[in-house]
Amino acid sequence: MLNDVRYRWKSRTSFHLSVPTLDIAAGDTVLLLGESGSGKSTLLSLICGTILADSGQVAVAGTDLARLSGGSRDRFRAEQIGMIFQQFNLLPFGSVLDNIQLPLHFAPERRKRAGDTKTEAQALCTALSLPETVLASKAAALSVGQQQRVAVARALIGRPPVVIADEPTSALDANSQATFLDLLFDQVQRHGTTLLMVSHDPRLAERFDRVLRMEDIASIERRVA
Ligand SMILES: Nc1ncnc2c1ncn2[C@@H]1O[C@H](COP(=O)(O)OP(=O)(O)OP(=O)(O)O)[C@@H](O)[C@H]1O
Repeated sequence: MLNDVRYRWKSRTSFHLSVPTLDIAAGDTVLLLGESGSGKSTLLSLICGTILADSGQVAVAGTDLARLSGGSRDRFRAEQIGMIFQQFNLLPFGSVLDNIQLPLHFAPERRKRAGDTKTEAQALCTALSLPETVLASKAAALSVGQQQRVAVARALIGRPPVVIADEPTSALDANSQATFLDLLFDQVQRHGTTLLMVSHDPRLAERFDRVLRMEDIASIERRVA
């Protein structure tokens, strides 16, 4: 939930983002569309608490992010939010199991929910149609499509209530994209997870409960210093 939020990147070209109000209901799947440079990733960073609003309020699962100290905000993010990035951000020389377990190191509640983490990681891999023996493989040895599924398993382990995905399909071909989204949706719907996914591809819209367009929810301003 965002209220009257303003944020400015202070760089040579300063970029101002204002979001009057944005409310996402728990369990909704939401697609955020917008052109390159319209501030989609900036908005996701505000929601994840990796950057803090200059003014206004950003609340996730009822918690005002500005009220948390830096360390508790990092822990809150690890507990509450599973993240899938455009470039997957896997540790290439780590095993698939290491990669999937990574967020649990910073999130004791999430670790508890995951139970036996190896069994949970294996179950997620099976649900995501990854090969039986994948857990021991080095992440770098997998195909791009397989790496992206590992990134999904990492985001989903321990059932965080919110999953945020920043253009997760941009490195995949059309067939792999469709399979990837089927698997992701199957998982988030099974667990009632809130999904916020950024894309610039409007063809994905029909899969989602709600579609937001940056131009409708935010205003931006660029100034060259
Ligand atoms: N780390 C940063 N430091 C300074 N300015 C930044 C930073 N990240 C983004 N910006 C500024 O914010 C603007 C919006 O970028 P942002 O990445 O949020 O847009 P986007 O809609 O996600 O674009 P894309 O679809 O190309 O990823 C950029 O034009 C840039 O000027």
